[in-house]
Amino acid sequence: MPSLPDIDSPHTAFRRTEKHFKSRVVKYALPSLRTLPVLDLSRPDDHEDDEVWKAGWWGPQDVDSLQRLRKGKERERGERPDLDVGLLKSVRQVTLEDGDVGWVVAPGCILIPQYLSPSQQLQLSQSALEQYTLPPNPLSLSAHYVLPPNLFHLHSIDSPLLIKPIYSTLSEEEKERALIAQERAGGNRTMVDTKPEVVVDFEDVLEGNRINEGIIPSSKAGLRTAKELMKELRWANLGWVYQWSTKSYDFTNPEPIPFPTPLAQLCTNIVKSIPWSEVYKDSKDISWKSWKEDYVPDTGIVNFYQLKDTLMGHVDRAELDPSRPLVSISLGHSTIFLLGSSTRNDQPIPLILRSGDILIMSGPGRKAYHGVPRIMEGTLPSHFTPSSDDSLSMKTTKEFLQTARININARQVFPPGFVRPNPTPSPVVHSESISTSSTLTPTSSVSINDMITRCMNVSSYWS
Ligand SMILES: O=C(O)CCC(=O)C(=O)O
Ligand SMILES: [Fe+2]
Repeated sequence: MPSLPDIDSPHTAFRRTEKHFKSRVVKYALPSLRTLPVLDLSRPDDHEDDEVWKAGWWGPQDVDSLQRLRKGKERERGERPDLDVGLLKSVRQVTLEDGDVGWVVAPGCILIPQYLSPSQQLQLSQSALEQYTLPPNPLSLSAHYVLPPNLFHLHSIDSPLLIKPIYSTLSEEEKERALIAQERAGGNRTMVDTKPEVVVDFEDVLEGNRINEGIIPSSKAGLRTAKELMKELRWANLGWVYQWSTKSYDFTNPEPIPFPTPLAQLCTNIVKSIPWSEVYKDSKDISWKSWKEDYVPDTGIVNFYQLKDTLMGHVDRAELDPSRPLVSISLGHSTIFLLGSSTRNDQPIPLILRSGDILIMSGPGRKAYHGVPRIMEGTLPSHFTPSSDDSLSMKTTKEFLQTARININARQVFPPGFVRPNPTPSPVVHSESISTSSTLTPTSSVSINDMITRCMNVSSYWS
């Protein structure tokens, strides 16, 4: 796959900004929110209610003041400044149909601060951990461990059961082949990218599906308890199965795994309540016109971030309609989210996303590089504090979030009316567990050529 010329350069504005927020060079110091101003639209009016301020993110940044003011791990809270005027000028407020306030933070990108109530945040976090991690949904761990079907439950009861790595179950010959393949792949977590203008059609994706070798079981994985594995969990896949090695969905299965209905309902309500004509008022783009009627999320990635985890800048390009809204939900700890343009050379806007915030990326915004360089330690809202009334599952959810952030992002892979050219059965992972119920109800027929001109690119991401 061709690489973008700037992909590994540490010198692009995007990479420099990522580096700034990732930095943990000075002990107890948090990266400055002043030298690179952040857009902080979901902050509470009163700083006493603001976890970001309480955790010391607005503290002094120069090393001398830090040394003077910080004893042990105690953080100086500093003074919370007014919202950054320069950044505020670059955003526009819109009113949603349900009365909520949204902000157009970049072309096609809308941030809805605090859309979810504390109880909705808790419920969705619990679903993400308890239900979305159930089979047949693939997990980041599935390729490496012989997973029990109820990982979260085993974690909640503190089960001593030891879960085996897949590598240990291979024959000597298979182990050797896995090691060679690992070597060839250059390790497990390298970034691969395609040029933004590379267009891949449905048939190409199917061909990619046929040659996909899947993820190689890691030789470094050891025996783990469910509790230990939950800390290593990075993502769960909903709907169409994303193949990280080819950066495309597996379309050899006739249907996706059914997408959770309450989540689909939530995302559809959000898309329906956005005043799209307002959002696109300065644009000739008219792709938004049907979204209120025909947006139906069928696929999603649930990201589980531990405090030190990051997600490198990328563009999600594997969906067949490249402009449909992607609805992204933040839960648990706040994060710095970088929102750039279609090139890494432009300076991205750092946004603070808090628990309950929704970010929608659509149209030109779907081509924007974005990433998560920092989970903001100390920023978990108080409603995530375990209480004696909690069920075991809620208690475990809240405990998990003490060191974590969850992001759920929902996408629509197939636009309405897309007719698949003869799905080709082939040897594919997960095929045996996929439900046959249909979620696709084409309303009108769109030819493959039409679809190709609507274009799709193979996505960049982690392999
Ligand atoms: O965690 C987030 O807010 C963003 C996740 C993301 O960009 C993705 O999963 O593609
Ligand atoms: Fe993304």
